[in-house]
Amino acid sequence: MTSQTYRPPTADQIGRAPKVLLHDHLDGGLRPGTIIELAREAGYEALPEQESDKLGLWFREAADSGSLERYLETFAHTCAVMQTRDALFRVAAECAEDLAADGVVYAEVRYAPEQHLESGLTLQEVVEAVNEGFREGERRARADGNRIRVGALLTAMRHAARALEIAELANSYRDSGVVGFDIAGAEAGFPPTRHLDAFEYLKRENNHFTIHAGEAFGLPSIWQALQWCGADRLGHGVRIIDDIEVAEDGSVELGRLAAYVRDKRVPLELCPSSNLQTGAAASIAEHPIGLLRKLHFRATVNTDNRLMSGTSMSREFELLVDAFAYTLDDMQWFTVNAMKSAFIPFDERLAMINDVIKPGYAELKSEWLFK
Ligand SMILES: O=c1[nH]cnc2c1ncn2[C@@H]1O[C@H](CO)[C@@H](O)[C@H]1O
Ligand SMILES: [Zn+2]
Repeated sequence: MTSQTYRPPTADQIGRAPKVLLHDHLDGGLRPGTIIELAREAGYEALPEQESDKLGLWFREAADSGSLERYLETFAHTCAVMQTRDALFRVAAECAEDLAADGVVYAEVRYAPEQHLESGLTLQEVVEAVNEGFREGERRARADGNRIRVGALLTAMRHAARALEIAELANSYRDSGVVGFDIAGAEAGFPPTRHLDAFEYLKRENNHFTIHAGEAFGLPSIWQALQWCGADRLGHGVRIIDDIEVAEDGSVELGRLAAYVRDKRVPLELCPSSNLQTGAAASIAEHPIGLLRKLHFRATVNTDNRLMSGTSMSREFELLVDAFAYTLDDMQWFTVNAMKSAFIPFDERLAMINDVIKPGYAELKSEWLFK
């Protein structure tokens, strides 16, 4: 055996490896047990199951329809129990704790404040409750020996008409826990240019945003998100594959848009398991992430909705390691890509890469020497 031998990272190493998460929905990551308790407290009676294992399974199955629209219907139950300050605080704290326990050192977690106003909270109260929850979760993680930093992204729903207001909200909290803005929801029929005023406002404010694009709808959505709206990153962006030709001899040709995305190092927030559920990819092995990584796109690995996909960052990496024989070096490459693409200041990103991520992987990569 030489040092060239392929040593797949073990599940234990994947778990301990420092990971960076840019695309995770707060309302798509609740613990099933928490949903049941919060529903009881709120008198919400429409939950499809009353036992946490069954409820977890229900979410995974209901989200597994092959359609983004049906996938999104499951969020009615999570949003229903996230309508008070205490509920938002709890969900945010548990989110930070769960991510930290999974080895995530930096996360940007998104949610749509406009979906949490049903019991009379103001938009500001929603943001403050979630921020306080994230701070609490960071503290609990630290007490457990895990380090994590969590920033919030405020999402506007693309079928609604509050994007400018939410963009202003994000801007007003930019120095207190909100690192950027996003739009989400059904993609077909709701092009990003509907919310151009919000994006233009954020650009004038020198603020950052990502746009869900190229998930359920293809290249025109990606093109609009980048060239009309000026997105810093693409939420999913997986359909950029439609602009890449692979010939029988293996040679690859990029169309103009794919070339632009790669040349400009546009970050792709890829979410493999989520894409299988919404029908954007047929299997992990066939997921475009394999080719995009080979072609050196700025690809990142993300969970999207841990509850609906029954996943975690470690699980996403385990699936990718199985499908593509990735090494710890590949994992580090995805992780550094994500950290480079985060919305926090450059000096902090650099310190995370040099002082947390690289030493973490160096430690893991040396373990085989001492076995
Ligand atoms: O993969 C996705 N594509 C588009 N929208 C999504 C996805 N996952 C979640 N949401 C939507 O974003 C809202 C705020 O977090 C969720 O309520 C859900 O409607
Ligand atoms: Zn998403």
